[in-house]
Amino acid sequence: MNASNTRKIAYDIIYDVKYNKAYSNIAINKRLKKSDLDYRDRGFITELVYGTLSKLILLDYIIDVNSSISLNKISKSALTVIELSIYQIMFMDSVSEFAAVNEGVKLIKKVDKRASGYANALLRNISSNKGHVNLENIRDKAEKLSVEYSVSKYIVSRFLRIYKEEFTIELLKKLSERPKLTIRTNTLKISSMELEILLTKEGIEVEKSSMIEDAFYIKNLKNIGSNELFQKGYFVIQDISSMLAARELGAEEGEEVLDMCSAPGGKTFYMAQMMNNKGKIDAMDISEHKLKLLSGRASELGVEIINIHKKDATVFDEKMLAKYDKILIDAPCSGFGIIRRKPEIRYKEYLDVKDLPLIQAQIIANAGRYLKPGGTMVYSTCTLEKKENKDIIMSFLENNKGFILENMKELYPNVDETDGFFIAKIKKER
Ligand SMILES: C[S@@+](CC[C@H](N)C(=O)[O-])C[C@H]1O[C@@H](n2cnc3c(N)ncnc32)[C@H](O)[C@@H]1O
Repeated sequence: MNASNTRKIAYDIIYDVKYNKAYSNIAINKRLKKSDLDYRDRGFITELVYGTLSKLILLDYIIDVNSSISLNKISKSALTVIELSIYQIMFMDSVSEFAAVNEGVKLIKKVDKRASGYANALLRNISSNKGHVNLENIRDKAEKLSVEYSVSKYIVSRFLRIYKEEFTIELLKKLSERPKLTIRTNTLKISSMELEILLTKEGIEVEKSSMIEDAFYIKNLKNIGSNELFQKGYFVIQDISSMLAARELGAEEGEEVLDMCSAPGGKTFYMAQMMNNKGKIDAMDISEHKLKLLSGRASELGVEIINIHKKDATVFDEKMLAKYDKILIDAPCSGFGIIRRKPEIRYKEYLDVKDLPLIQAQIIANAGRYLKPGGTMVYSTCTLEKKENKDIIMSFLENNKGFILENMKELYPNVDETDGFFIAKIKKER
């Protein structure tokens, strides 16, 4: 496909995420599925979309200091093209500055002709100093880090309240890097040794994880969805932190397990695997669409012990009282620990996350009642927000007697080489 068309596809996706509240991963998959692009074009579009969306605050700061007109006077479409063009100038070695500017100007002519003269001058100006900016002029600590790492000032301020400045910077740095691709063998279908041999035969680099048996870090796997071993259900893609959360529950053969926020099913599948496909897992979620994904993948993986329930976990159900041996609450959360996977999370503000603790508290309170005496539950999130983690657990224990906190830990990308994650294990007394 020619260069202008790939950039137009990237533009459409970025525009949709920025202004129509599309999710980046879903928008990319949908768009790339429809077209007959080769793997190089797919790679280019994916990098351009994720890269630009991950640097919006920095890119807008650069535009602001170089522009003759204020940012809010630039049309949404022109701004999006300028952002993706500066991203190429500054961060994509594979693209010449000449091509970044010229293709940018061509694209602006398509989406907002009137802005093309202005954009041309601005992009040439920025290209001549390679987008260099002096952030030292920003006096406020949180503001400076927010621009440097393109994370909302709200999130940076939350981190600075909890962690020291040095730790916050290490964390923000790591949250801006591309995560390693981690997979887990589906031992219901194949052994890890056999899978390693098959992957290696395909030229995929495989490195065993020291933290989880059956987990591998892999490199050189292009277009995962069309990989035959993946389609046959021999492995799943999952970060080590998620595996640790599912493993912490320790689900065993024959048990009755509840997964309260289960979709799209990564942890449900791991639990079914640990249970050797024997016992029962009630997989609940509020999202019908995500439960469909769970159901489809469960059959590919050969998982047979899941019953799916579209249900709101905040609403108490009498029929489930004291029914379960083990319960996983992988709660909906702000996602500050997985910023590097979903760039739109970088820009979350207080209003986007303020209601979450109440929802989380309602779900864990119900879980406590659904657990059998002597049963165990695990509460996990992919955020590093204390209000959604430790505070939820402490308040649950205060309001519910007869529960013991057995373990509580936070995982950090800059320390543990995983996503940012929180895991707490609670036992109900007999
Ligand atoms: C962190 S994700 C779960 C990921 C899943 N456990 C996995 O490993 O693949 C949180 C899930 O909570 C679901 N959710 C949000 N609010 C809910 C509610 N009130 N009741 C049940 N599920 C809810 C979302 O649809 C989302 O799928």
